[in-house]
Amino acid sequence: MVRSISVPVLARLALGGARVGIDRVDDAMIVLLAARRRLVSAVGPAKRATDAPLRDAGREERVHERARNLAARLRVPASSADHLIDTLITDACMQQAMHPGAKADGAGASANTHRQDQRRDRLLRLIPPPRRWRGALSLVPRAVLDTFAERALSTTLASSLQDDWLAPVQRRRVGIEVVDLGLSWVLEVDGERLRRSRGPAEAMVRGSATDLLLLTSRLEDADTLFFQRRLMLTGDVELGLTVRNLLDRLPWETLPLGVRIALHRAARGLRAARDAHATVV
Ligand SMILES: O=C(O)C(=O)C[C@]1(C(=O)O)C=C[C@@H](O)C=C1
Repeated sequence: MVRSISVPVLARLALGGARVGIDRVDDAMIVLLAARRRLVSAVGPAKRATDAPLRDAGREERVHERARNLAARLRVPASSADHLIDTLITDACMQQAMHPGAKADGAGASANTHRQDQRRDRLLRLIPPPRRWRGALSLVPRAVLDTFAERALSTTLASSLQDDWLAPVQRRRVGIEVVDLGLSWVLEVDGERLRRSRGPAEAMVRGSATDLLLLTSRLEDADTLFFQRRLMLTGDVELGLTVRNLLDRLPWETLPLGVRIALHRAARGLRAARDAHATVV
């Protein structure tokens, strides 16, 4: 008589098998971390000999960017790649800042890091959350804000406009609402130009200043932000989905490096400030 194996038993076997695989991958990561640390230990003396600073923002940016590009090809969320690289860079900095005789990852080092984190969080909490900027923004003439937004978006999207990336939304009115700042614009792609439209939006992308900046700077991907409902789409569903797909595929690498670095710094600063505010109990 053939006895069939029950579904829970099969599921338990599958779970066990997957966990063995996960353990192997985790082991491989630690081996890779050890290899990275060996290379970093060669970087420290070379930087000291040339009087180069410990932190190199341009290099860190390139490290993040390489990781994000690879992550995009493997369908790994950009935010996960960013967190991983942040951890690796923090580890490299701790490793280089340590006294040569100190034990790696010793309790002293983590207590120090904790104190540094607390100090950094206190400073970050001095940055008011974007919703508190509303008062100051209301003093700026609306025409100035409109021109600024139009120019900033035109610059960010310049190469996409030239390369016809935005053809699917030609002549469609798409709105952007920065909820916490109480600002919104309706925009229209007109040939190779992006211009403000006076008509009502056919589809609207809504989000906080921080989340919209995280999207623009590619620190977080559209899929994650929409899935977590940190960004919302309203209005024409088909147009909304087209906009969402375009946001995911925009050729970010064609932006000038300076603009990318500025966007990353601003987005990281706002995200860190938001996290620091959120940790207050
Ligand atoms: O390349 C270096 O100079 C390093 O110290 C390594 C590293 C990294 O972890 O990738 C760490 C800190 C620097 O700011 C830049 C990069």
